[in-house]
Amino acid sequence: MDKQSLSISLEKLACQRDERLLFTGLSAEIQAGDVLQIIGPNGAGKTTLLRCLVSLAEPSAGHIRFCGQRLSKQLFEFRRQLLYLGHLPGIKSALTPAENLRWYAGLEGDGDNLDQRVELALKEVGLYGYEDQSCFNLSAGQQRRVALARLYLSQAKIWILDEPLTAIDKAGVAKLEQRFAEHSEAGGIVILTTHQDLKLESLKRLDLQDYLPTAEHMFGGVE
Ligand SMILES: Nc1ncnc2c1ncn2[C@@H]1O[C@H](COP(=O)(O)OP(=O)(O)OP(=O)(O)O)[C@@H](O)[C@H]1O
Repeated sequence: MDKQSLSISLEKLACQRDERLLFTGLSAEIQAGDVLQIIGPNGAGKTTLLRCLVSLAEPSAGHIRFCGQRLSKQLFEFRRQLLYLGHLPGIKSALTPAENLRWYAGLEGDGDNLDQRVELALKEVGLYGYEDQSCFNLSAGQQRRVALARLYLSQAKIWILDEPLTAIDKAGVAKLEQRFAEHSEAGGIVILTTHQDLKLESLKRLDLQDYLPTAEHMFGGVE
């Protein structure tokens, strides 16, 4: 699959949690080179949408397509190209930053020049010097940086990132924006949630408030 053909289509998606409809009729096209920020107030369903995108949850209506095919039929290929960072840093606190990154790279089956690449990734996120400390001893922002170091290590083309900037300082946010730009310029896709105002020129925004259910949806059933 060449990188030009990379695309994710959302077709009339609706999502609910515990019988409550969060959004409905959401359609969007995401293509190679896009950086898409999902916005909306607390509880609007941003995390729920990302969980649907990575197949950890099911939409209650509509479809997701990956490169033109139903996502459910392309899961293996999609996951091969996916880097998903959830709400929590998702690191093992008993391990060091370097050990965590080596473990993740092992999951991707990507062991070439690993020690050198891990060292570089840790430098990029400002954790060089902490690489042999247990993550348990790191601050919240430093633990998040361990997870974010994967953005400098992974070969995945599709990045789906839930609140990646939480606990990250101003300089760190600027550096990550630069990383998102590099990834999109290289033909990747970045889909993220954050309450921060990003300054990326190429940024697209998808506001879940534009897809709030109407009274008809709530009481007349969802199409
Ligand atoms: N574990 C859960 N069990 C049941 N309902 C949940 C759960 N987590 C969230 N919800 C409900 O789903 C709705 C959407 O939550 P979600 O986490 O997707 O929102 P969000 O837009 O990501 O919010 P935030 O900006 O606060 O992170 C919330 O209004 C909440 O009521």
